[in-house]
Amino acid sequence: METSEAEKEMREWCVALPKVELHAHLNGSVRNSTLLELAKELGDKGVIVFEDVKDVIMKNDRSLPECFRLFDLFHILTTDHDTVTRIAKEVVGDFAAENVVYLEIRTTPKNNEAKGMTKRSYMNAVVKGLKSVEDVDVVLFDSNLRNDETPMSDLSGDTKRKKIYVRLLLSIDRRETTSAALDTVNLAMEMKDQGVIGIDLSGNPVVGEWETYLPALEHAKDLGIPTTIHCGEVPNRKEIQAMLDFCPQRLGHVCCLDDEEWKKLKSSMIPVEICLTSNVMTGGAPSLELHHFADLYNAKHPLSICTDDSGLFSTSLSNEYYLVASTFGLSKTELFRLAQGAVEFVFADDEVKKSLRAVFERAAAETLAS
Ligand SMILES: CNc1ncnc2c1ncn2[C@@H]1O[C@H](COP(=O)(O)O)[C@@H](O)[C@H]1O
Ligand SMILES: [Zn+2]
Repeated sequence: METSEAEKEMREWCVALPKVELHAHLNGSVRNSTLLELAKELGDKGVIVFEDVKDVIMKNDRSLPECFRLFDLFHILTTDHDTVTRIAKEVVGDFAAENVVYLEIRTTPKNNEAKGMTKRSYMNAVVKGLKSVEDVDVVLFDSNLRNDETPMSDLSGDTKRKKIYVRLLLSIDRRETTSAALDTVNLAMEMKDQGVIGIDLSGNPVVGEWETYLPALEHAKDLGIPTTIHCGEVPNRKEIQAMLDFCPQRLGHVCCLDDEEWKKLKSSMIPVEICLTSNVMTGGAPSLELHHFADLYNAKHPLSICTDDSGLFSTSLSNEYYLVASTFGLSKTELFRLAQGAVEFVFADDEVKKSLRAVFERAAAETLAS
């Protein structure tokens, strides 16, 4: 009884903690209830068999190959303009509701001729979704920042209207060609004034070759667009080496590194996006207790705690922070410093960083004193 009270109090504290989310895939963050509703609609139209799809969504098999089969299914459910707008709106609302104060949401711009969709029109639908969030103030452009005195959410409760900075990263899917990957980078450049600030490389890690994406990633570098790369979800010596040599601004996962790569990562000081639940479910880490978070944290390597796919893995950023505390024994102060530290790794400009630092300073005064 006592333990569960303590757990409840700690979980609530993790929800109230202001948080920065740097690694969240749009289609992986969709609520199950929305997926089921969309499946029902497509079932009624005879496009899919609802009961089969429902079973797949609810089955809870989240091995790495199963995740990518699920994404193919999710994309059937979500990839039309109106639905993309809807999920973007819902996902931002969900993150803001748990006091995420800065969110970098990543998504793969998709061409879909049958739906009259281009990468550009897909992204326009995403941006439309971000702009249509009603219950929360979404700050999508830096220009909104000037003289902006609206208070951010804080630890004192839900009385204030919440405010969240949202930025977009465009993902290159490992199934794509060099030319499609280059299109994505050029689109990121075109959409710079609409909240797009970076490039991600993701997709099934057993598919594709590093050499295919390298020209696009180099192009991003030449254009001054920051990159983050899914690295080492499976052991692939040659690719992990090449990724570390590329020196992106951030790396995701870094699960399957050998001793030498581990040393190289640590001396690089490239910030790592840590996704505990995702890594344990997909087999990148053997268990929570044996997750490489502990080693990197003890080595004072720059880290940020992230969800990856909160819908797919039935988690939330607050839950990930709770898992850090309950698994590795971090105190509230340490957890707070971890959340605060992530501000330094955001891709947004210094104005945003300054504003986020102030949010954490205000929150520290309230939370760490108690
Ligand atoms: C579990 N670990 C992971 N590893 C690699 N890529 C992942 C991923 N989780 C998600 N994605 C990438 O994100 C896409 C879904 O969101 P968007 O359609 O882009 O919004 C997936 O199709 C995959 O390419
Ligand atoms: Zn990911």
